[in-house]
Amino acid sequence: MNSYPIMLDIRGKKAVVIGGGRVAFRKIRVLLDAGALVTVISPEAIEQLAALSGNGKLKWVQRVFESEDISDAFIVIAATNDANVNSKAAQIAEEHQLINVCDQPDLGNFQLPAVFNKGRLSITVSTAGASPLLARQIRDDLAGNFDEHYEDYLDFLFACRERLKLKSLHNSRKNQLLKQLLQPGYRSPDRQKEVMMNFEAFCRSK
Ligand SMILES: C[C@@]1(CC(=O)O)C2=NC(=C\c3[nH]c(c(CCC(=O)O)c3CC(=O)O)Cc3[nH]c(c(CC(=O)O)c3CCC(=O)O)/C=C3\N/C(=C\2)[C@@H](CCC(=O)O)[C@]3(C)CC(=O)O)/[C@H]1CCC(=O)O
Ligand SMILES: NC(=O)c1ccc[n+]([C@@H]2O[C@H](COP(=O)([O-])OP(=O)(O)OC[C@H]3O[C@@H](n4cnc5c(N)ncnc54)[C@H](O)[C@@H]3O)[C@@H](O)[C@H]2O)c1
Repeated sequence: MNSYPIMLDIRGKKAVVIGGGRVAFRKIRVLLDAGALVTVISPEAIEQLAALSGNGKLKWVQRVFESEDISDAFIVIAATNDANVNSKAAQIAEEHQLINVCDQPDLGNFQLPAVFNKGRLSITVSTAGASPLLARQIRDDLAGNFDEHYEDYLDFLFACRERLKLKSLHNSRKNQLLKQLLQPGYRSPDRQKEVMMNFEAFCRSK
């Protein structure tokens, strides 16, 4: 059976990460990039993680995990090097909480994909635990196709789509225009500027 793939909005949500090693750090960076409020529970932490705590980017509770630590968490990542601690976290987690267990994925209810972000573009690759290294390799291969221009191009597409939504045009015409914007010519910044400045004319174009 397939996993259910979603893009989760975790801005301002409490994320508790148990463990302060390399694996915890990798997952914490993705949580912070997504705007989560991160608390790390770990007696020790690698330098980069301690630095994030020093800069106030996250809260580091410097001790071993206790059951109450995850009671109000929206999302939990169990990333210690002690399998018993990780499975205890999975046991305590409530049915409605999101939990990832980094050494025993079946005990949790979600896994992390390899991620590439460029502005509004996200590429995520999962092999469902078969080969995280292949997931990373496929992610890197795909990411190579999207240079920095895509960030602006996607912002442009977003702005056009928002404007089109407000227009009283037939849906089939809106779709036609949205498809037109995918033609390679529109990746040029000059062409994008032109469309934004003469949007009415673009809407009438053939
Ligand atoms: C994609 C990525 C995202 C991320 O973690 O951010 C990710 N693992 C990454 C790297 C990586 N992981 C491992 C190695 C060492 C080489 C190797 O063993 O292959 C490396 C390479 C490295 O570390 O350099 C070992 C490993 N991983 C898991 C176990 C336990 C097990 O399989 O039972 C063990 C054995 C631990 C042990 O030996 O004890 C489990 C999981 N790892 C997943 C995700 C989920 C499945 C994703 C998928 O299959 O697509 C899943 C199921 C759960 C989860 O963690 O969510 C990230 C790469 C992205 C990036 O680099 O940007
Ligand atoms: N899913 C993945 O992507 C992936 C990849 C590689 C390894 N792993 C697994 O993840 C585990 C962690 O890897 P690592 O390289 O970060 O290990 P690590 O040894 O560098 O870090 C482990 C951390 O857990 C903390 N810790 C230990 N006991 C604790 C407790 N009772 N409460 C709170 N924190 C505690 C330690 O202080 C340390 O900071 C490995 O043992 C391995 O099984 C998972």
